[in-house]
Amino acid sequence: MMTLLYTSDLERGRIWREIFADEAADVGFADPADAPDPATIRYLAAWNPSVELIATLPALEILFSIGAGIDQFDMSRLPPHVRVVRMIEPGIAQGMVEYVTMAVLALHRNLIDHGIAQRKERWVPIKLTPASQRRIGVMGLGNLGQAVLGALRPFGFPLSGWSRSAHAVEGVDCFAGAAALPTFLSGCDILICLLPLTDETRGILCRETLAQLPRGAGLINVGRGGHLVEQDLLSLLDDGHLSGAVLDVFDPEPLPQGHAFWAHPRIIMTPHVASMTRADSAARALIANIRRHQSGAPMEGEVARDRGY
Ligand SMILES: O=C(O)C(=O)CO
Repeated sequence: MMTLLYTSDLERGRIWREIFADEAADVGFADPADAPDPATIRYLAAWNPSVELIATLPALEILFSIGAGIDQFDMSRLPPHVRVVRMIEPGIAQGMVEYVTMAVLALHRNLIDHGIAQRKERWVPIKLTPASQRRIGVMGLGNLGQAVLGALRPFGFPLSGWSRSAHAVEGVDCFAGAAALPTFLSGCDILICLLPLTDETRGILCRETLAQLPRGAGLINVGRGGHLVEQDLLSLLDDGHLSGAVLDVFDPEPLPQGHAFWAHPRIIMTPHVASMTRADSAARALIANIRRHQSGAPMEGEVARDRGY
């Protein structure tokens, strides 16, 4: 018997257990309360497993992240032979598409300025900018970046994308690598960060990069709080270079009481809810990956551990 040990949210675990029983009965589904025999545990599905837990799993082959990100894992404490897989499932993409579309339209339709005027009881119509004149740029062209670009296309925004390695996305002006970053940034009226958090991308949203956006640009950060240098954003908002930001992720989370973001008139904040793993579709994505692994096929979302994504 091979076992998948699941160590996350109980409600999702209940749904996963049923789906595994119906659709993958050969893979034993266990949570810690089942006290499975460690020698049978080949798969671990977890958000942030402790080093102590990993040390008790001699047969562990694959660590499946419950979420899209894997930056919460301490790779240096994970045995080198253990493979790491991100969660790629349609529920996460759907949630991200909804959130980013909402945020883009909020910035595009001047919701921040209208909110400021509303709180002052001022009637201030703002002339509309056609979508064809609002350039949107996405940093990170993986599964989520591409889903977001696909959803924004029908509005008629000119779209561009930037990533570390070259990508081709239909209808999107794609840029790759550090040398192309300034050109990409100078053409983004709204910048969306959907990058993985790695040593290379930590702090990438800083004064140097954000100042290259056109004056009046807006920022949407749905990557990780660690991408953003908070003081740089605040000073660019306060000096008017940036007109607004929609932030879903912070470092640390929860954002501490009294932090300048909470009450900033040009920041719309949400508490890391842009997207969440959907239980049923994620269970099926995980089973599909286990099947790929069993047949020797490449798994969807496997991480190059040395690269960090
Ligand atoms: O899936 C992820 O990585 C998340 O951030 C969950 O909210």
